[in-house]
Amino acid sequence: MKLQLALDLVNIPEAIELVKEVEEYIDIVEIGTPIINLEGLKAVKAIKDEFPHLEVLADMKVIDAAAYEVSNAAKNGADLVTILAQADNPTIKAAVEEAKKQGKQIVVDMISVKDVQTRAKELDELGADYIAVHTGLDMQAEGQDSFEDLRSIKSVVKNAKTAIAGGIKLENLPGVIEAQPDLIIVGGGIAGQENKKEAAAKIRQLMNEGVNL
Ligand SMILES: O=C(CO)[C@H](O)[C@H](O)COP(=O)(O)O
Repeated sequence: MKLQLALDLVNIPEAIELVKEVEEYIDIVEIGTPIINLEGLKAVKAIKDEFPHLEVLADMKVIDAAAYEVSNAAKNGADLVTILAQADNPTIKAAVEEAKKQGKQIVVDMISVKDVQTRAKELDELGADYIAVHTGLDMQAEGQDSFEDLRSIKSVVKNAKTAIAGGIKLENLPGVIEAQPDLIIVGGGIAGQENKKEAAAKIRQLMNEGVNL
């Protein structure tokens, strides 16, 4: 089970400082969509150059022109790239093919998908590396989460790894670990905490203990 730190509301220097604080506890650094919108793919390159031992995910949330977008992210150091589950199947296929060509991985983001089981099955057949259930920041504010969706997709996905994102923090982590996703994505649960290092350490510890049960 891997831990991904999602960086959303920071610029490049702040992102580097944050990762330095917690790098020993995380596997993947996500350069969130807001940072890519603000700084461009140079944010991905800056983090990969500074932390070559960590995997870097570009949260591009691709919806079209997938081969081009994935190739650009890869050229800038991304190990993983996100595409939206609502993208057309040929777009998903193009992303998967381009990622394979570049030795990278595709994470399909299920944000806003209503019938998660049906779409997860299709995405699995299309060759997604990861399928991630996700409650975005705006729907978290409406009191939603993706915990049920994770259980739901896990029962149909055969090849892809599963991931979960959206409002995960120490307090709700045990329920997430119990559902055994391959990847847990935490943004505010680390980046928004007063003591980020302590939050990351505790999350890692719980994940390790859970895995060893
Ligand atoms: O992709 C995102 C928003 O679209 C976030 O990176 C993701 O939701 C994780 O952040 P948090 O743990 O703060 O919810």
